[in-house]
Amino acid sequence: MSLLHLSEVTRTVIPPDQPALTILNGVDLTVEPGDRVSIVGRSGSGKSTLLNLMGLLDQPTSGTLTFDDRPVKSYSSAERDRVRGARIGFIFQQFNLLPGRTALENVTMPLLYASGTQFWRRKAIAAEMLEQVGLGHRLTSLPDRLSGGEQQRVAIARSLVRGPSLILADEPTGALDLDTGQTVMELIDDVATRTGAALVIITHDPAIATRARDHYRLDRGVLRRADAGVGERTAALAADGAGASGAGAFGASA
Ligand SMILES: Nc1ncnc2c1ncn2[C@@H]1O[C@H](COP(=O)(O)OP(=O)(O)OP(=O)(O)O)[C@@H](O)[C@H]1O
Repeated sequence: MSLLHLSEVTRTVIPPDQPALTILNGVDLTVEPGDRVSIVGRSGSGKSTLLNLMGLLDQPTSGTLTFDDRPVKSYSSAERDRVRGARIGFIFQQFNLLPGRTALENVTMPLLYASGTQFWRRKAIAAEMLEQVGLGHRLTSLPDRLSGGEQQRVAIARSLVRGPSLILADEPTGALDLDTGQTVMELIDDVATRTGAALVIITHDPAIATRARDHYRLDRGVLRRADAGVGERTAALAADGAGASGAGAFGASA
């Protein structure tokens, strides 16, 4: 059973007064539970368009997109919203935290749409999640009192607080310096490993990408498997050297 599957997926748009533009062309991709996938592509190659499809925000023009082996086109729009809210976590370059709300309030927000225990225990769950990302001592801090790395940790906690099966990370370290970016990447991988979530990371940074297990390159809307090359071997060696059992696929940073 696959978590997410794209088969021969095409996405075409028709801009006003212009010919049709095919942004994605025959994309095939399977993401299984617990997978670590990287997708690298230049600006304009179709990364955001692909992310919007994987996040059930858009529909393919042709081809098949399934989530939990069910064609996404068979979901009602309310069902799609529910699946997206409960099963998919988005992490973006921009943290998009609500400025007047504390870290705890920001992370509690997605649980307002949950039901049962997740709803009733929302504050405790959000606090636990902030603890997991190393911010248990900053629950009442407002975003403008936090560093960029800390804000991204809050955003990660908010994305993962409902325990998604699929994490879609779009340039998650793009607004951070190199060291903070490495730490944040390890954190995302660590949380994904602990929860068994699949992680798809979209990046232009080969150093981040080569730490995944499955590598793809998107070139003018065409997705191809890519050889991870030296970077993957380096990451594997680093992980071996660290000797950390159960370490995530993105491994320890140098
Ligand atoms: N609704 C639309 N109408 C017209 N053109 C579009 C539309 N959506 C995307 N495009 C074009 O399709 C191409 C791919 O867009 P997309 O945003 O997916 O690229 P990207 O790889 O995410 O780029 P970047 O890294 O710069 O964000 C671009 O040339 C973009 O201008």
